[in-house]
Amino acid sequence: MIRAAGLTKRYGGTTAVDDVSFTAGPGVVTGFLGPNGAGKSTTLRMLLGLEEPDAGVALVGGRPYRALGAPLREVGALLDAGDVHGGRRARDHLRVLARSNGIPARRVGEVLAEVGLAEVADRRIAGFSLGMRQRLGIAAALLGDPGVLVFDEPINGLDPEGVRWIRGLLRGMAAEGRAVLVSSHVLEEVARTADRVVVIGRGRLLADAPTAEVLARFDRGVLVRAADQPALAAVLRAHGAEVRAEDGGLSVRGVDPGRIGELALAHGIALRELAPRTASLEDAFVALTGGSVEFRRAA
Ligand SMILES: Nc1ncnc2c1ncn2[C@@H]1O[C@H](COP(=O)(O)OP(=O)(O)OP(=O)(O)O)[C@@H](O)[C@H]1O
Repeated sequence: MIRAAGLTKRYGGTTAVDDVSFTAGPGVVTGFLGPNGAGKSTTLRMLLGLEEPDAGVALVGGRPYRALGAPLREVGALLDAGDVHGGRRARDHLRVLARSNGIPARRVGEVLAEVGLAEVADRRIAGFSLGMRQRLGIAAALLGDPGVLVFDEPINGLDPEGVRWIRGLLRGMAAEGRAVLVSSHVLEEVARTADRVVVIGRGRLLADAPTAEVLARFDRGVLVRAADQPALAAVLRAHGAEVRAEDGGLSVRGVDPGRIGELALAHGIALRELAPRTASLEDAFVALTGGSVEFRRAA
């Protein structure tokens, strides 16, 4: 379990993280979303004891990271995959980590197999692609078999197969009862993987809710085009729908597409288009972070 409460970090005049509170519970993939500069990395760095908060607390399993006796056994993290000693061989890199954290050496072979690096384990990391480094970083995160996993932008630089693999891995880790916190600015990816999303912009918490709820909040309804639109609008309104003219058609909320089709048929109105428009997390995100100067700059 991860818990941030009132978490705040300032750099000079910039408040990178401003009174942020959220939890990431066991058995759940929590997406941590925000545009570039929103404060995601700073928050994760505080969770992992790499930065000291100016106010508030960041706890892993109820304790600050720096108070954990054997951190790798409690929390596995992938922050910057490029941040490893290139001269080392993958297996040796993991052996050193295992030894310094009191983790049995057999775990090295296990995690190498789990991330698909067993065959290249004795090659030097300098020759690894970004995707291979990413996998090695994940192997290191899994080494201590921790109950909490923190991944900062894990799909950066991965090919579609790698993206699928990460998605499965995150879901699998949560299914085993681990708390998984995964940051991203690739919103669609998080929408597919995360059970909940925590959204920040300019250091502030903007949303913390089940993914479906955040999407529903920005549901754009169903777009309908029909031969006789005024007649259809009247019928739909009579059945409780909220109807607005849009794009030469009707934007309909409160009645599902199947029911719209049935009502049109019952009243002999030909439909020309019936398109449900569930907002992507991208839309939700733009709406939530619309006031964010950093976001506009990033966009
Ligand atoms: N060490 C630092 N010194 C000064 N300012 C910093 C430092 N680290 C971060 N910041 C500032 O804090 C804010 C949040 O940065 P942070 O890297 O946490 O955002 P982010 O959401 O992780 O963005 P990205 O997706 O680009 O990594 C930014 O305005 C950034 O410029």
